[in-house]
This record gives sequence, structure tokens and C-alpha cells, in this order.
Amino acid sequence: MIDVESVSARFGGRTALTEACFAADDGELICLTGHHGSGKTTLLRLLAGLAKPTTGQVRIDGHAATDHAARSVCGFAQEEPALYGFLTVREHLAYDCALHGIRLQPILERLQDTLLEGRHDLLVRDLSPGMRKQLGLLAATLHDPTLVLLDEPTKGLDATAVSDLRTTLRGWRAQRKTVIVCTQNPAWVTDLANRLVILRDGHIMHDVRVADETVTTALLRLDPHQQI
Ligand SMILES: Nc1ncnc2c1ncn2[C@@H]1O[C@H](COP(=O)(O)OP(=O)(O)OP(=O)(O)O)[C@@H](O)[C@H]1O
Repeated sequence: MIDVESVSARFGGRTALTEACFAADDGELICLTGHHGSGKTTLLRLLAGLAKPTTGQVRIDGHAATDHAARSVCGFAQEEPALYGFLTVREHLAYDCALHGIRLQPILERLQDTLLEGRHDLLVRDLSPGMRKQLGLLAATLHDPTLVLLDEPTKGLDATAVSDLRTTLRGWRAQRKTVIVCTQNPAWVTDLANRLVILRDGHIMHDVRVADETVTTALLRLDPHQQI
């Protein structure tokens, strides 16, 4: 599904990623962590095809990540969702559905029992940060992508919303989607991930499968300074 070959990303004089090599199979749920500025978001943006590496290759299902064929199977929920504040929730979802040629009604039904229930007609700019986060996640994944990239998905969410997100992740695992969850604090996702990747200063320091132990245990073993 994912093939990252010797990828470096430089911004002016600053290097965000250095010679990163990384691969992922269908059905993996990978926890990507590391300190601030370690290169996590840069890696996700390269996987989503939103940026090109300075050197190296990023391929999704054999296609360059920037190609339409790769981007159409990918859903990227950014840390700060890029939403149109002047639209209502319903209008926003109608727009997102139109982009993907999807019917709106089944998507609106998914708002039941979420923070957005009963808020179809609220302007997006009047939503709380947690509601915006939920709308961003839904907008990024309503086309049923096989590769889901989540950047700090719990930021701004309360415990109930985090629990709902965990249920969603379990569902995606059952559907064998490939999911990469980028998070500063991995405790909430430790039991769901099968693999842990730790970035430090643009280098992939650790990339371990965690079939026999929880991500938390592996993380503490590999990097005792991580926040758990
Ligand atoms: N567009 C850009 N222009 C200049 N520098 C950038 C750009 N994007 C990222 N960087 C730099 O690359 C490095 C890695 O940034 P990145 O956002 O990938 O880190 P991160 O691990 O996601 O950090 P955080 O946990 O704080 O979100 C940082 O030093 C950042 O300042």
C-alpha cells in the first residue's frame, strides 16, 4: 500500500525528513509519534500527495503519491481541519459529497449520536473545536478511502468523542484499511495499533511491530522520554 523510499524533505535551509524509508501493508494501523518538529506532519503530507519530497519517492499502491490514482484512495484529516466557515454543516457535507460523487443523505445519517447531531444548520465557523474536528474527519473520509491519515485526531476532543474515534478505528481495521495515526500522546491508541514508528529530528528512529506487546510498552522500552 505505502512505499517510502529514501525520502528527504527540505524547506529552505531546514531539513524536516532525512532519507526516510518506510513501508506499510493493507490493514495496518500504525501509530506515528515523536517530539514536536520531528517531521510527523511532513511525512503525512507527503503520503497524502500534498507535497513532493526533495529527494526520494513516495508511492501509494504503486502510484506516485501526488497522482490522482493515489490521492483518490487517501483520506487525510489534518490537525487543523481546512473547512469553509461560511457554510453550514449540511452545505459543507453536500459540497464534500459532490466532490466525490456521493449521496448526502447516508452521510448526514452518520451525524447521529455524534457531537454534530442536530447541528446540520449551524455555520461551520460557529462550531466548537471538537465539532470542527469531527466534521473535518468525516469530510476527509466520507469517500471511503483505503488509506486514512490522521494528524493529532484527538486534539480538542472530549473523552466521549475519543471513544467514538476508537470505535471508528476498530471498524477501519476490520475493513482492512491502512491507517496512520500521528499523535504526540499515543496512550489512547496503544491497544489498537499493530506497529509503532518513532521519528526524531527527521529520522525514523524506531519502526517496530507490536504484536506481542502493547504500543505503550514498546514505546517506553524504545524511548523512555516519550509522553505516555
Ligand atoms: N512549510 C514549511 N516551511 C518551513 N519549515 C517547515 C515547513 N513544514 C515543516 N517545516 C519544518 O520541518 C520540521 C518538521 O515539521 P513537522 O510539522 O513535520 O513536525 P511535527 O513532528 O509534525 O511537529 P508537531 O508535533 O509540532 O506538529 C520543523 O522544524 C518545521 O519547522
